[in-house]
Amino acid sequence: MEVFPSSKHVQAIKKPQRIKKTGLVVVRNMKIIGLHCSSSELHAGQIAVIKHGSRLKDCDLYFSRKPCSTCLKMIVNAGVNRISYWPSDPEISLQPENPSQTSLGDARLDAKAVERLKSNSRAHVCVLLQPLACYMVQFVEETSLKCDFAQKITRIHPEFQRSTFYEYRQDRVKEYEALFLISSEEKHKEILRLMGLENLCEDPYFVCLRQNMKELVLVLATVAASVPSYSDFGFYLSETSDDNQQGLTQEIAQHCIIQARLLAYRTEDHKIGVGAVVWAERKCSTLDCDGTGSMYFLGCGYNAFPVGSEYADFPHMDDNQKDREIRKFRYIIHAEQNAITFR
Ligand SMILES: Nc1ccn([C@@H]2O[C@H](COP(=O)(O)OP(=O)(O)OP(=O)(O)O)[C@@H](O)[C@H]2O)c(=O)n1
Repeated sequence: MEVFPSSKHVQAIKKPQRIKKTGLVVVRNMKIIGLHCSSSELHAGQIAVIKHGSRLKDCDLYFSRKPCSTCLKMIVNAGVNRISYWPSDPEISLQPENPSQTSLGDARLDAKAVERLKSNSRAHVCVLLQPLACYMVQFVEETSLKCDFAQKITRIHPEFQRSTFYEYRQDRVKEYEALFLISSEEKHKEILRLMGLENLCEDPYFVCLRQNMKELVLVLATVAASVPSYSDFGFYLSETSDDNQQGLTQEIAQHCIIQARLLAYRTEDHKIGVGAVVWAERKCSTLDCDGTGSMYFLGCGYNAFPVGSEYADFPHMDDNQKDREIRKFRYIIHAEQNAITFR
């Protein structure tokens, strides 16, 4: 969500560099109930408090950066269960590049306050980083090359080959590494120490941490490369005659398809993974103050058997297989059906 395309209106507003754009996923009972991103006016945590209020109680929050003390105190106060964050430069940047002494000093004070809030609150505040399953990178690479969008481009433009895909991926890797990693290992260690993660600064933990972060960035870049901006390939856009409305841009459509493709990896269908994200467009003339502009999130899901079922409770046979009784279609729930019930 951190890379959700900003509207032109927001791009025009010059933001202070020390506050980094931050993405946030709100999860309740294992279901994604909110996808948010900070704006020039509000931080991601503040948007979640405004949007969900007391419904944040017992939710799990996943931040693309460690939240600042203002956001943390509010979300802790709302009674959240767990707050996970990506262990790179936090929301109030601690990067010592061209700092004005005061703002870096403030950022350090804020990091201290965050630590204090973290150790004195009921909510569990922890690092968001799952090492990837073995062969995940290769699996995502193969499935991305075979995805409908990339295949369609290849059919119509045979010059779009593996090598073109890898060029796109390399561009995305560079873009995401600049956002989600800290190039210098020393700077990264310094930031981890300031964030209270000194345990991770020693090897082999530090090397593993950076390796895991790089692999996750690679997976994200691979999925993004499967929906490239190539030739005239794009997505259907509804016309909007109202000048005050942002409308759905190609960038937003592309971003949402990447989200859907990521969700598809959670499928319970052995053969085909499908993801769906439902966003709606606000019809009022004033833009909302969150980072998703005129778009608001309704739900997301992936194809799966009814919630709570165990492996092998239901048949997995497809349409081509003979025995009608043991076909999956009576049991599996489509991605878009699940999206409206947030699964
Ligand atoms: N709009 C759709 C269509 C299909 N699916 C999912 O995609 C998978 C394949 O669907 P379908 O082609 O209808 O199933 P079969 O022909 O039975 O099987 P397969 O295509 O896997 O051979 C199923 O898990 C189904 O829930 C979905 O999530 N949303």
